[in-house]
Amino acid sequence: MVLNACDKANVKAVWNKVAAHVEEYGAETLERMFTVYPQTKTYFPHFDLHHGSAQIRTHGKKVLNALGEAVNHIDDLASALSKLSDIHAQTLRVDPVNFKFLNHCFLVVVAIHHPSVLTPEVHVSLDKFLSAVGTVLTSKYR
Ligand code: HEM
Repeated sequence: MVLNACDKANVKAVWNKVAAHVEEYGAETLERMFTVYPQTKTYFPHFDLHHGSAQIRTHGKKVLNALGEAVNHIDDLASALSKLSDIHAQTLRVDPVNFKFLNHCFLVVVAIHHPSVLTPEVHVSLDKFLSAVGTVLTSKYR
């Protein structure tokens, strides 16, 4: 998934809107994923998954902060996400299909909060970026 200069600028513009809300949007993304794709809950048997769960908020913030780090290193995602890639592939063993589910839910959350930002062009760029992140996080499976 190759991001061109325009994609990178679009993703950074989205992140300018998201950065101040990482906990809120992260929690909404996870809650949406657990509701719409309930199979994703199997990776979190140790979490309280009820609405308003402190664990979901904390984890949502972690996930979005990691995405923010990826935005900051958009030219070198493989290095920026190397440690997380190890964790997801070797320790957590999350099936790659789940990354698509999470990405979709995050796109919906951005669309809800910032409808005017998510033009079709920006939607494409954000989708490409999230796919690239998912590719890196699932690159060490074999
Ligand atoms: C954009 C994609 C994703 C990002 C950026 C991301 C980010 C993170 C981060 C930052 C952590 C904390 C790692 C640490 O403790 O050092 C984490 C842990 C974890 N992730 Fe992901 N993740 C992603 C996708 C997924 C998906 C799709 C699943 C499964 C549906 C998943 C399941 C988990 C689990 C089970 C943990 C451990 C939670 C805990 O016990 O605290 N992740 N992830």
